[in-house]
Amino acid sequence: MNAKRAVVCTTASTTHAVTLPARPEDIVFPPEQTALIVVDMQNAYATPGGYLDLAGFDVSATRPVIDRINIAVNAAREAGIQIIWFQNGWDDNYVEAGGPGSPNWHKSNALKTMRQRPELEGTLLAKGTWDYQLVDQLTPQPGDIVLPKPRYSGFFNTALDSMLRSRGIRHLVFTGIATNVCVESTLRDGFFLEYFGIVLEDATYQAGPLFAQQAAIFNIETFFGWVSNVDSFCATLKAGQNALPQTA
Ligand SMILES: NC(=O)N/C=C\C(=O)O
Repeated sequence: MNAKRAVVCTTASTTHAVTLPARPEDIVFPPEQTALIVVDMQNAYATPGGYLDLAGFDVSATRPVIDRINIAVNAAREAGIQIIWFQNGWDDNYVEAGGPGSPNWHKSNALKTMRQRPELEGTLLAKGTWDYQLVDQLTPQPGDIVLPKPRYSGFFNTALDSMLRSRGIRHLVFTGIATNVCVESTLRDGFFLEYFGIVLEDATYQAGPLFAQQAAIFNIETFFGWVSNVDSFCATLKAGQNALPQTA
């Protein structure tokens, strides 16, 4: 039996709040004050032949993650939760990537791969390319927000914070790739900005070995947020909808 009390955001109206089974303890959130964030589900990160694959990372097990994300997105949309799709990358001249004066220029494995293989120049993570596009299986709908971002954290040099605050959103549910890079970076920045971050772990995948996933999940569960899964998320939203007063 889980004797821990659920975490409730005390400034939020909890009229229609739901309680999600999560680690290290259950967490309460009102769907109307929540966004589901799909991080960088682009060919670059989830498709063979995309950037991560070309840079030597294993993307062969990402298909189930795509399917889990679709299930979470559909359930969230039905519950009135705002869907936000991140798209990572830069202009086709890579000005937004920063030049040698930027640590990003030195650390980005996409930029490094293109420097090692000049025939790939212009093809990785550049806006307008196949690599930059969201995977075919995931399609934003009207009312969703598609947010281009130039760095790992979705809060950096984007309008994310003001878009969330203007909608009264305090709770962020994360899916996408990579758990240990852009998911964790954004969740951490959100923590410092007073957002409650939850990761649906079976709808995420790491860049690197399995221990990278395990370490990211450990960090989030222990220091920065909460960890749950897609089935619990869907069941929780469904129970919340069934509990709403029925209109004639
Ligand atoms: N979307 C991500 O987590 N990206 C990770 C690495 C990169 O973009 O180079």
